[in-house]
Amino acid sequence: MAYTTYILIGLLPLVYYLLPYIVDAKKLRRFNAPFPAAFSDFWLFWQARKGVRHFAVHDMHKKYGKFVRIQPEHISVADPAAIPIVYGHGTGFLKSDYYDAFVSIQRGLFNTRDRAEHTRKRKTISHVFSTKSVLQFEPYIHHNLELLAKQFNKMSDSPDLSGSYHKLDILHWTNYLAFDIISDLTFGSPFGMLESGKDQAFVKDPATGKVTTAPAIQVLNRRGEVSGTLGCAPWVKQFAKYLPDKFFTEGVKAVEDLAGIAIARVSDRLDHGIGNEREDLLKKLMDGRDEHGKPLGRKETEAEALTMLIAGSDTTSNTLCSLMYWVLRTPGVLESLQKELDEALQGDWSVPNYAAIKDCKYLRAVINETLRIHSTSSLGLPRVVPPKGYTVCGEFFEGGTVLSVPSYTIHHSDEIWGDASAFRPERWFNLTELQKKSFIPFSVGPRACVGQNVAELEMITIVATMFSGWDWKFAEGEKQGLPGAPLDTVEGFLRKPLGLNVGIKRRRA
Ligand code: HEM
Repeated sequence: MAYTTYILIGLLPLVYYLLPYIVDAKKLRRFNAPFPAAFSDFWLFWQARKGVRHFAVHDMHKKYGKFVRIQPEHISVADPAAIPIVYGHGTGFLKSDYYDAFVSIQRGLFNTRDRAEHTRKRKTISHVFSTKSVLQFEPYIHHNLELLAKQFNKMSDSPDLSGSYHKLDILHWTNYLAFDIISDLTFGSPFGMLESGKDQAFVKDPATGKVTTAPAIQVLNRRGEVSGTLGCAPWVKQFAKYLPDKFFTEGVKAVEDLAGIAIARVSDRLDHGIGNEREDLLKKLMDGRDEHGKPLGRKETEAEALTMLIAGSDTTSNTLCSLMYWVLRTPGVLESLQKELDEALQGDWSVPNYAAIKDCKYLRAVINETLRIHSTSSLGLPRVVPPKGYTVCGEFFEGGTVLSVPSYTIHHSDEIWGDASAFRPERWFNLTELQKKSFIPFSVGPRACVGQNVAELEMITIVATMFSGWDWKFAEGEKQGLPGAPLDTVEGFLRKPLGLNVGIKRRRA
């Protein structure tokens, strides 16, 4: 080959990345970008691969202000005024191709991008999460909390820290609890993690009937991390299993394993009738009908059951673990929480019913303040500007541009919250209108969290149980207990704590 041919081949990537930048069809060159985000998806892809996407985007907003170009066609807008436009009803913004990386089995409620298809699914499924339906789930949540209480008591009986506390990693236990609850609700029985004290889910191969085990929590973590990274460059997904990085090969395997868990568990119910008498989430999914009276098909039921397992497990457990961190590190919060719970429960030491604690205002304020300061959904959820284009915060964006509003940055803005880095539950008794509009842990609009009622029911009963029955402290020698030490986190699709060692002790003899 002549040298000129080599030179031309060598120039190809340059043309591929530079030409769109120079042509600037969507007129985005006016926005600042960290290098090389204006030319390539690599910058965001790399931040996601490192598990620090929301921090990196937050830093860029501190440097460049309200608008930051984080991908060639993607602008992050750190302004609460953008929330109702980018996510609200009636503006026509749809989910971007970021969500293609999350598809397995088939598209579910979470990763469906087509508006009509999403509306059909959401109509069929949303009845599952009405306030009335959700209250029917309480006995299943209660049952799992009783198992947790048993384990907490067992641990408390063998103290190994000063002051008669017992040391445990609370993240393990919030994970076991949240996974067992969602499995109980979705598949008719818990994974059994609370009983065994292990990240272990039994999985039956529907073809052979062979039972194996899988570490469901680990699998879900890997799946979130790899999908959240591949979503920044969805075309890489097809090559991901060949990449020389275990992160991708193990992540792709995790996607398959997780789908296998859902398929096998749905099969127990649909093919063998196990648990058919229960009023749980799967029963309600099976009973759901669209406007033509059509139920979900088999594959669709599997996909939606998988969606619930993914969306309804570590969202809750991550939030609960970070709640423990903030309660323990903020003087006075544990005492105020326990005082309110003691008054509501009047000396009843059993796992509380929702009815007994639903009016506990401080408890709700602690949960909301955690959802603000930790925001397990921290990244800006990407949406595509409709074809006619849209003006957002004074700037016009061409159709097809991707916009996102970074939740972490909005939840940590001093302009909005005054003292954003302080954990101050009291702020929830006196919120400004701007603060109310800027609180988006469940997102807003047509794609907001459909499971918010379940999440709130779970968190209220779990937090009330944990803090009414036991005393807590940071485990001695743990970094997190030191003044100003952060809770270490990693981000996949969600922002997840890496663990938290604490001490537990019964509050009654
Ligand atoms: C603390 C707990 C939770 C938080 C912070 C949370 C947050 C969110 C957020 C931010 C979204 C929007 C995602 C996006 O647009 O990409 C979402 C969607 C969703 N959530 Fe949750 N979630 C929680 C618990 C749950 C639970 C318990 C369930 C089910 C049992 C659930 C089911 C879903 C589903 C199915 C969607 C997709 C909805 C759609 O696109 O129509 N979530 N959640």
